[in-house]
Amino acid sequence: MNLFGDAAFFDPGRKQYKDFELPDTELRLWQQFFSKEESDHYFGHLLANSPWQQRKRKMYDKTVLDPRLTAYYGGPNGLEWTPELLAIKAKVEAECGHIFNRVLLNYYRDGSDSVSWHSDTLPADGKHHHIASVTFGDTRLFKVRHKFRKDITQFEIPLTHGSFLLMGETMQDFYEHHVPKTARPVGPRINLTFRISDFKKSNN
Ligand SMILES: O=C(O)CCC(=O)C(=O)O
Ligand SMILES: [Fe+2]
Repeated sequence: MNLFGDAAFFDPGRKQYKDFELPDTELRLWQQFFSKEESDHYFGHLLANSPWQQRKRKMYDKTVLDPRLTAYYGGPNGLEWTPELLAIKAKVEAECGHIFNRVLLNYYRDGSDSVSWHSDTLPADGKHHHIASVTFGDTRLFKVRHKFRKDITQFEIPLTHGSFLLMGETMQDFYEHHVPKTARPVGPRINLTFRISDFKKSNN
């Protein structure tokens, strides 16, 4: 007889995610949303097979290189979706109920790669949508601060291998985020942000 029953292995009542109770938006985190095996597989695959580029940005009169590598898929200007990216997208969509049509991959080679404080840019259809953020590789801190309310203290979320962070539609209006450089010896990390833009017009 199995004393533990099936409940030890599958408990449908168990909450699989954590909701950060934030003013003005929703933010939900699933740890180990992808299993260790899936995460190792996707990390290795994406690292080896993405056409990584270091983008240049104009800052006043200077051109500066982004402190990370990127690859962009979907939409009229993005790369063609790969089977792996479609599989990751499908798993995220099945959980959260939103359908995404773009993905930006960021590759942080080590602790000196980072992304500075920002809110994600307004999509071409003129409104913000949910954004699904998936991490494979080493853990980095995702810092969050409110844009207008100084009484809300800045906080940080360690985004671990296989985690899934869902940002609500109003997150970019009210909050900024940032992945700081770190002196800790950290390995490479890949982050994928699934986005929605111009969905009705381009439908791809
Ligand atoms: O790497 C991350 O967790 C965040 C990336 C990000 O903020 C972005 O690509 O806009
Ligand atoms: Fe961002």
